Amino acid sequence: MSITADTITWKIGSKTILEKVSFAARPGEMLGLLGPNGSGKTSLLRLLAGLKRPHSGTVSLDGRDIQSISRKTIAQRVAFVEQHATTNANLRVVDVVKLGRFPHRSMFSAWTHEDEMAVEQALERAGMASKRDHTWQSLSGGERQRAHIARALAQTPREIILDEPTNHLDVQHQIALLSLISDLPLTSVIALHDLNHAAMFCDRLMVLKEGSVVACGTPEEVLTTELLRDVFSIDAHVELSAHHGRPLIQFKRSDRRKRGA
Ligand SMILES: Nc1ncnc2c1ncn2[C@@H]1O[C@H](COP(=O)(O)OP(=O)(O)OP(=O)(O)O)[C@@H](O)[C@H]1O
Repeated sequence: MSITADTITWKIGSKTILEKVSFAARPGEMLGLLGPNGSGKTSLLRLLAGLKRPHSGTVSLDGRDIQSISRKTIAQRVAFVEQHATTNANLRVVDVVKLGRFPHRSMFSAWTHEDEMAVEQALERAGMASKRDHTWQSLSGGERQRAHIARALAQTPREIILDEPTNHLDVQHQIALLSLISDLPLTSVIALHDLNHAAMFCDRLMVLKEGSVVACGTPEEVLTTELLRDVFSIDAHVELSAHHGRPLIQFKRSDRRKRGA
């Protein structure tokens, strides 16, 4: 197993945010994390990245408790693209992406051919090579998001954790990003709000409701009309797409007034 959570519970004050969450991300799989606003997705991703400590339970990397692994060693293998990642300095795109190499370098080591290759490949994969010399402040929200993805890829991680990475992206770049992530030979855990995108690209899905896991399995197993009603409070029709063979969710309007009625 790659990343594992074993009955983790996390609280803020007396409020339980995550309760006894367990799952195992398999090496190389794309695991989608779904759930309504406030269900605990970001909190779980921050625990998986080692940025927060669970109150009880364990997060492990290849069976080793993440608390026993140094921050630098974690950063050499786990990349985290946060939802509202920002950078204040007005760096060029290529300089932001170079920051991804930081965990692999010691303070006085020279910039290597390997570093250069990782940065170039990451810029290329994230579709940001043509913007490499643009300054951060000149980028659109979607371009900034892709630059953050490039920085994460430059880290040459084995696991990548992404918190709603398609926010701000136009539909072309949403599909391109999800295709990219699903084609990478990495384990990815990705929080998504678009259920159809999750169904199309993820190998498995895990659903959180009020801090607890209520479903985990293949998109076909998880995305049922019953689950959509229970967890997301929506009426929907689910069928297998004739184009990609994955579940296709068609939402029913809650407003029952028909046009012209
Ligand atoms: N710093 C904080 N102080 C108090 N409560 C918090 C804090 N951070 C998160 N929470 C609460 O924890 C719960 C889970 O939040 P979290 O951001 O993990 O949910 P989410 O599923 O990622 O939501 P969204 O889909 O809106 O991004 C929410 O009820 C939220 O209000």
